[in-house]
Amino acid sequence: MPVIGLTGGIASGKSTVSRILQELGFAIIDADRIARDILTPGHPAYQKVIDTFGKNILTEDGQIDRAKLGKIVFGNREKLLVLNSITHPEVLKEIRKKIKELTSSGIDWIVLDIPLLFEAKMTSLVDEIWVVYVPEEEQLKRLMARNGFSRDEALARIRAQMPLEEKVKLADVVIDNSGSIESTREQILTILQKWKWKDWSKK
Ligand SMILES: CC(C)(COP(=O)(O)OP(=O)(O)OC[C@H]1O[C@@H](n2cnc3c(N)ncnc32)[C@H](O)[C@@H]1O)[C@@H](O)C(=O)NCCC(=O)NCCS
Ligand SMILES: Nc1ncnc2c1ncn2[C@@H]1O[C@H](COP(=O)(O)OP(=O)(O)OP(=O)(O)O)[C@@H](O)[C@H]1O
Repeated sequence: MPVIGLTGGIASGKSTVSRILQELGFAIIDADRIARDILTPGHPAYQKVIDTFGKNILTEDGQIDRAKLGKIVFGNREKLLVLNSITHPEVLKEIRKKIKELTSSGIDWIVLDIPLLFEAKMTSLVDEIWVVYVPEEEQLKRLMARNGFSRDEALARIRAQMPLEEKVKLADVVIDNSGSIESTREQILTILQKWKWKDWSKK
């Protein structure tokens, strides 16, 4: 069976889709979670980020203040690229490890939930690409509501990614998450129904 690369834009609904796929029995690898783990004390990326961005991005108890770091990098492309160059190789290493662990234990219904599949050039990790789409106005509304961001803060984060319309063009499967969650679930069930007829052994 293939590894599905589940991607989309920020707040387009990847976690919502991956939750549904998990309920259906898929194993989920969450790239955002890996990216969070590698920025905790004891990991090499944590130290590199402090060396690069300074101790003023730390909270009183020595954790990286993610809101502070987010404010620094979103809206400053060069700084974001520097952060990416520290984090992405570590994230990639960890994802490879997790795919190997799952497949060698016989689990091959795997979904890699990863916002930056295209931007971080990680498409070769997956066999099929699913893009979760919402129109930008809806994306903006959901992002502002979920994170309490101003319109400008939310736009800065959206602009830090490849436009969702571009991602849609590169997808094998597009899930339109602009309707209800129930409608999203129905689309997923229809896609998986069609899947039964695919011959993955040719991959
Ligand atoms: C800048 C950081 C500390 C901000 O943390 P915060 O808790 O506010 O956001 P969180 O990590 O939950 O990410 C939320 C969403 O932001 C978007 N996002 C995160 N990092 C990036 C990035 N480097 N470029 C573009 N979009 C990004 C994604 O859609 C993600 O789902 C954090 O996003 C980070 O360390 N980013 C670099 C690592 C990375 O690229 N992660 C993405 C998965 S590979
Ligand atoms: N179909 C929907 N209808 C209404 N709200 C939704 C729908 N799908 C997701 N949401 C809401 O939109 C927000 C973003 O969804 P979600 O967290 O799944 O996106 P994401 O793509 O995983 O985000 P990120 O890139 O930040 O990880 C959440 O608050 C979620 O509850």
